[in-house]
Amino acid sequence: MKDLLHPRHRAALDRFLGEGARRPVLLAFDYDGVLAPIVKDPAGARMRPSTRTLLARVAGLYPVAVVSGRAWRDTHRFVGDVVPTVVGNHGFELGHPVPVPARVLRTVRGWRRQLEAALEGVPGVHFEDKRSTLAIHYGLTRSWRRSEHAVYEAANQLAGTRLIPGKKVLNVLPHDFPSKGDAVRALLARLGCDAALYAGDDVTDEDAFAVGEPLVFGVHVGSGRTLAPWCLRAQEDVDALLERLVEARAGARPRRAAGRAR
Ligand SMILES: O=P(O)(O)OC[C@H]1O[C@H](O[C@H]2O[C@H](CO)[C@@H](O)[C@H](O)[C@H]2O)[C@H](O)[C@@H](O)[C@@H]1O
Repeated sequence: MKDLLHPRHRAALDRFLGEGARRPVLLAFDYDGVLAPIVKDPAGARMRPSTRTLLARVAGLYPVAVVSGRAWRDTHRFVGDVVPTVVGNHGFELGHPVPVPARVLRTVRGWRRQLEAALEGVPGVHFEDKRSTLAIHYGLTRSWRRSEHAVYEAANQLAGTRLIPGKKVLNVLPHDFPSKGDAVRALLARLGCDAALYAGDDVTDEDAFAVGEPLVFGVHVGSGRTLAPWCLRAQEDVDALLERLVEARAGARPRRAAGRAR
């Protein structure tokens, strides 16, 4: 993985954006851990004001989408005022809330009941019910590793799932659900774009990175194994990436509100 912001790699982003940064590209960002720092309480995951300002500028210059594992409504609450396209539930809610088929609702409710029974009394576990998928959070106590073990044991008993690990969370999806990779392909076609820069930090984002070049210019945020060829060293660096994107298309250097200078 090469640091996209290192001066040595400056030309890579320019090449992706094309002559005069005029190539029709989509900029797609994951929410948690990319646009917003990871915090203990999912309800409190907010973008820094500097990120919000820069993201709004970027969205005025390029097609922009936020592709999240959260429910569409939840994600839209955080970014809907600055970003026109929001994708929720790991790719299932493509640009708008999608009615959940009764069969899926029944299945997901059944999983929740089964998990609640199996995990009763396990400290720090809480469910984020996104109707078509579930997230089991287990990072709230010091002994979270023991809770993690119990969560995986319980989830492995469920039928028909795709389990996607995350940051102190296990995502439980119907096995035949679309992925973030499917969502990026669909958005490219819908928005008439040649390729997407996709920035993500988590296992669920690997589906988008797996699409690979020439369609996806993958940027992994933080350390760890990934299919993305590029990285940002830390979540704080997202502001510098957004600045570069503004600078490339608007030709002006935006005023920095905060974050690391490069
Ligand atoms: O695809 P994403 O937008 O990155 O969604 C992945 C999961 O993000 C959220 O959980 C993560 O962020 C929380 C807030 O920082 C943190 O408390 C939690 O430990 C992280 O796993 C979200 O709550 C989940 O539903 C998403 O699946």
